[in-house]
Amino acid sequence: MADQDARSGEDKRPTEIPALRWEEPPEGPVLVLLDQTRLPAEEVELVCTDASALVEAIRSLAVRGAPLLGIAGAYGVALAAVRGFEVEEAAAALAGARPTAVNLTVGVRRAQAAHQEALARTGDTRQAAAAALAAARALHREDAEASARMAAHGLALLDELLPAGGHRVLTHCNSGSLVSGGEGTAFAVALAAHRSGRLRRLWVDETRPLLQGARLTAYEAARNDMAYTLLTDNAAGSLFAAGEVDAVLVGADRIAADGSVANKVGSYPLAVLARYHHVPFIVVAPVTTVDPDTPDGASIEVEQRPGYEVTEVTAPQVPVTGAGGGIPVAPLGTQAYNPAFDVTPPELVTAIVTEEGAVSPVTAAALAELCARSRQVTIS
Ligand SMILES: CSC[C@@H](O)[C@@H](O)C(=O)COP(=O)(O)O
Repeated sequence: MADQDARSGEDKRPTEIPALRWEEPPEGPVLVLLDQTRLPAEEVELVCTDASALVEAIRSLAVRGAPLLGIAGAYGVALAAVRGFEVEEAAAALAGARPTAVNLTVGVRRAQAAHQEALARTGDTRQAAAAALAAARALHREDAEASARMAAHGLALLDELLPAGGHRVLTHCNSGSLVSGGEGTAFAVALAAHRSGRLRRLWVDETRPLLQGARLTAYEAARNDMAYTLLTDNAAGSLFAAGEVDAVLVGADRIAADGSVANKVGSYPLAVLARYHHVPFIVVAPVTTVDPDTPDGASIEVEQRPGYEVTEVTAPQVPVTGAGGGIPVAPLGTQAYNPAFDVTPPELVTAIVTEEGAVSPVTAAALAELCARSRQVTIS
């Protein structure tokens, strides 16, 4: 069950309202989400008291972004366990809520494994629930640490690739504190550049159809006083042609063993543009986003979203009329192609930056070597 709590958020910066937190009120533990579907209009908290509410929040994108999905999934397993629900069933529902971001499955499996191990060892459901919660908390903490390390590695790489400084960076979708236990992935690198005086401009793709760039990245950039400019996705080409982009920074939802990168739809065209214009295309993601069990880009399952996300526009506080709850912008009955992600082949990726360092050029061997250094993922 989910309750919505529209607290007055006027004075609060997003970093003060975490994207997700675990709370233990007298009525029982809950997972509190900042409802990202309502941003930037209002900061509304969504209180999940069971895993099925969380599954719905994941599907509706109230909680989203690969690393945060992993953290949410782990807490979801813990929530099922502490509230006495069927844990294996909850874990399966959570892991299946969205297919592309591998972090979701990784997070769910981690809490589930901790639960199973403690249950087998102690036979005590309360201890097993505590183990699942501890695993979720550990993942949450580790993600914040990974975020800070990615930012440092990413900024060092930018300085190396763009020695002149005054970086003008283009980003797509949202990859900041709203997707992370810390300050994010790609956005965290831009933020580090901003804090060190090296960010001249953050170009923010609006990211049709759900506007994660306009609604969320611009929101985070404004709250951090960054120099940013919003553009429609199809304006990116003219920006490259004008020589206004020094680097592209994006996150990832799944990186196959060969280095193919699934990220928000629209990333691949940016990689093509970047190659044509000799601009580095840099992917920033924690090692948990690398999936050794997915051999290549063709093996990545790309989530297909409902057509009404394309044929209607929705925005927080806009009155709704269409079948999907939005205002129609196409004739009724229009079919839409609406993949949530696309896949960029490794040869178009200049570097993959993780908390363990950067891989460049992106090859299966280099990626395997980097992942082997991490305690979280090992590619055999
Ligand atoms: C850490 S950010 C990487 C990706 O998760 C992000 O770019 C993205 O594509 C998110 O998609 P979303 O559909 O909003 O969950």
